[in-house]
Amino acid sequence: MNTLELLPAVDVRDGQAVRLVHGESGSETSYGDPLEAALTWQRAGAEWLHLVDLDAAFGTGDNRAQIAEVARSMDIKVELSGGIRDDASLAAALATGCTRVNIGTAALENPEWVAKIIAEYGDRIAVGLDVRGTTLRGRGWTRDGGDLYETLARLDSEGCARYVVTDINKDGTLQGPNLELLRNVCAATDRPVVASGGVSSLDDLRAIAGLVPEGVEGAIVGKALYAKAFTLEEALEAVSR
Ligand SMILES: O=C(O)c1ccccc1NCC(=O)[C@H](O)[C@H](O)COP(=O)(O)O
Repeated sequence: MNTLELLPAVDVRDGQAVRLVHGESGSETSYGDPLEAALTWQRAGAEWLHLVDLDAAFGTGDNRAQIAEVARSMDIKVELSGGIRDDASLAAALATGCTRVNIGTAALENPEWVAKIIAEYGDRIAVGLDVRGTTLRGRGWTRDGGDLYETLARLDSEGCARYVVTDINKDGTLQGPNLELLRNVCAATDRPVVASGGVSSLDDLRAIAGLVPEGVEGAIVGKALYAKAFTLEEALEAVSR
């Protein structure tokens, strides 16, 4: 059986590593220098970093230079997210040398462009499916963006390589992942799924790891690591069995 990949998160707002609750602007707790946070996860044995420009996602500016510096400083794989919505922001993201980018709002608002970049960049493009119930949300999770399963079917037909699935109601809450949502998405697609939002304990990670045979490939972990609910070393050990 394949091991669940872990992606510690560094979400950047106004130059700081932060965590939000339900992805809501203004709910942030600050955790200092993003590069230091990223290096900490790398030193702890992470193979992936999930790096988010929250200002770009919310349309409150961007942290592009800092994000690029973090991505370029990593020896591990980087998934870059937040505000990648057009050729210029995609080019800047890919130029950081990141392994892949996560497209959110554009997949809902600009489907033709997303179909084009999926065809052009294949595995370097993941699509973030950020949901409340089965309704997708775009623009930093502030606008409704259609039905989850209709969008998934469209993206599958366009060849999307992978999905990052977030239950917004769980994100940043330490309330545990939405396993039912993950199971349902895995049942609806044969593409790998990266779980995001709500992880609070090693048992949560073990539960997500139990979904690897159904199609879950990885789990993003944010708040639990910053709140020291467990260490990254413990998390890696927990999912390696
Ligand atoms: O990823 C985005 O583009 C994004 C946009 C707007 C708000 C939040 C966004 N991402 C948040 C994350 O990726 C979190 O770091 C991740 O879901 C971890 O959640 P948690 O473990 O619950 O802290």
